[in-house]
Amino acid sequence: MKILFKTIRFVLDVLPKKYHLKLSLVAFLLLVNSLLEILGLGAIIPVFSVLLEDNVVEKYGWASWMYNNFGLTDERQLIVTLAIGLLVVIIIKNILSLWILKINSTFSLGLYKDFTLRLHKLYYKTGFSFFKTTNSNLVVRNLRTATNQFANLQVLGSLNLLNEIIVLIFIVVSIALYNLQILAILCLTVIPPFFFFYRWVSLRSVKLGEISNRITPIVGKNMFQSIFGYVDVVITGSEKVFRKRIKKNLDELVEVDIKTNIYNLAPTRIIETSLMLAIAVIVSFGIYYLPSKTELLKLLGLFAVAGYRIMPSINRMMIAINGLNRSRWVFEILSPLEEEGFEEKKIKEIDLAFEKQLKLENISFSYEGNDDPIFKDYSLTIKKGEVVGLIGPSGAGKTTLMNILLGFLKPITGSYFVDDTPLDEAHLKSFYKKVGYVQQQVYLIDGSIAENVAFGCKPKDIDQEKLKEVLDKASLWNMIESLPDGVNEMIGENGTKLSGGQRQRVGIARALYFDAEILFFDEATSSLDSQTEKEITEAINALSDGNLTLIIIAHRTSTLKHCDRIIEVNLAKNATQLQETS
Ligand SMILES: Nc1ncnc2c1ncn2[C@@H]1O[C@H](COP(=O)(O)OP(=O)(O)OP(=O)(O)O)[C@@H](O)[C@H]1O
Repeated sequence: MKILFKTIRFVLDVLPKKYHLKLSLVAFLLLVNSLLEILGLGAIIPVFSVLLEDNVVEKYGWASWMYNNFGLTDERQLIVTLAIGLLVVIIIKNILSLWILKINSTFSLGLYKDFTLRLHKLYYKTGFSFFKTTNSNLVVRNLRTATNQFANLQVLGSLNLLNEIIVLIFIVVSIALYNLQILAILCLTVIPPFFFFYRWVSLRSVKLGEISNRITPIVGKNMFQSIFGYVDVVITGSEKVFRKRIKKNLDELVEVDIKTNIYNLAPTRIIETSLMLAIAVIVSFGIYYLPSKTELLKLLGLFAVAGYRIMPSINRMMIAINGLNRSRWVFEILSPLEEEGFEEKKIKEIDLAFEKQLKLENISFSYEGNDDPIFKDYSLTIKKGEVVGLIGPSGAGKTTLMNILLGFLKPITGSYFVDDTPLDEAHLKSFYKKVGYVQQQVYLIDGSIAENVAFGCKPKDIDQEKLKEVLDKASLWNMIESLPDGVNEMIGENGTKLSGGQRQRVGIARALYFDAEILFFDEATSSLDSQTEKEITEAINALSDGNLTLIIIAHRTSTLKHCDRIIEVNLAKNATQLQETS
């Protein structure tokens, strides 16, 4: 019960208000469904009464009512009419059950979809640092498994459990009204194994859920590493090492899954066994202590019917409890959605002008968990149209500085101005419209050249004229003309069909396609040979028309020869001393 209340409280806390009404409707329909099931079973009784008993017309009012209203003349007609009636009841019940199942599935899968999108939005809101520090397999597990288990095991699970409790009360009251003796035997039969099951399985299910969800992303991580690192794996001869790691994780996962399967099946078997045990006990005692075999058979028959009704209900309760316990780990993953309120609190976007400069004023910055500041009281101004190079030893903080200028990292103290406006959340969208970023490893999607340049645009919305223009500026057009599908040529996962230089050029073309006014290059040419580096540098240089601001990180001075200014970032000089050369 504790876990049920805890789950209901959690579900109501994280569930947006718009879902509360739907939740009540689903709870109601679940109850209707269960009552229909009971009705379906109950509908069989009149048919059997007529088949097994004599003089039903005299005994039962409903039988004489049927004789009078349907113009029946003998018992055979009554049996056929009842059989047809039973069929109609079962058909209606099943159609209604399917409809209710559809509504419930639409609800739970809709919830899964909505929570995945909400969590995705929350992660994007948390920002750059979250994606830099969280393993992608963990993010995917949260977005897929946690939200799925929340919708199906927690929300539907707690509704199912509540529903079964109500149904059970209904059945118990009916049995109690009919025969208290049967109820007492049934309670003695069902309650002890139920509590045994609860104690035995419940704690283990929590643990199993935790283990399974700890291991799943690790399996994914090891698999992806061996896929993306294929070349290194082969060359370093570490294929077996990777497979061994995958095997170790899979062994653990398989063990957990075997136990989970057993725990899921255990309720049916336990209850079935205890019912059989009870029947054996009743027979053994009945033979000696009941007046006749008929009395014994009557008692057994009643017990079997009552058990038959109660068993599926208890079974579903146990499965629901199992699910609630196994998915307890999602509380932690989804609880940030409780506090968010970010959906209601829409940030009003404000346009940002960039006419004069980017300005860092006395900023300091250190990464979380690291007390040594990378920048301390650091100021920097970059004028519009300037071409600025950032140099410095590895680990000095060049990329960190670029990420601060890009607005991905927030200075701990000090301010960052675009013209005279402090860059804050409200301005970020407008700022990003002016920015292009070409990284050392340009991120390429498994699509066409056109889709990679016009990143995120639907193919039908791509401006073909502009596409040609930017590909030309990035010195890619000649190569593209020689391709069978031109701009629609597919480039493979991570651009495997392109050379390093071509990938960089796609990155440059992307930045230009989106009319970037400020272009950031982070070691965009460092992995290229000197000839390609020269060509890319020339392509970058050709862009600097006085309006475009370029900020370039490079190790080779040859890349920076066209810069108006070179800034040296050097941690060894205490982060504050930055040498500037013109
Ligand atoms: N997400 C992070 N969390 C913690 N520390 C980080 C993180 N990113 C970078 N660092 C640390 O910050 C310092 C500066 O890193 P940064 O990447 O800015 O250097 P860099 O000058 O660009 O180096 P390189 O030329 O090798 O690319 C390094 O010591 C690095 O280990």
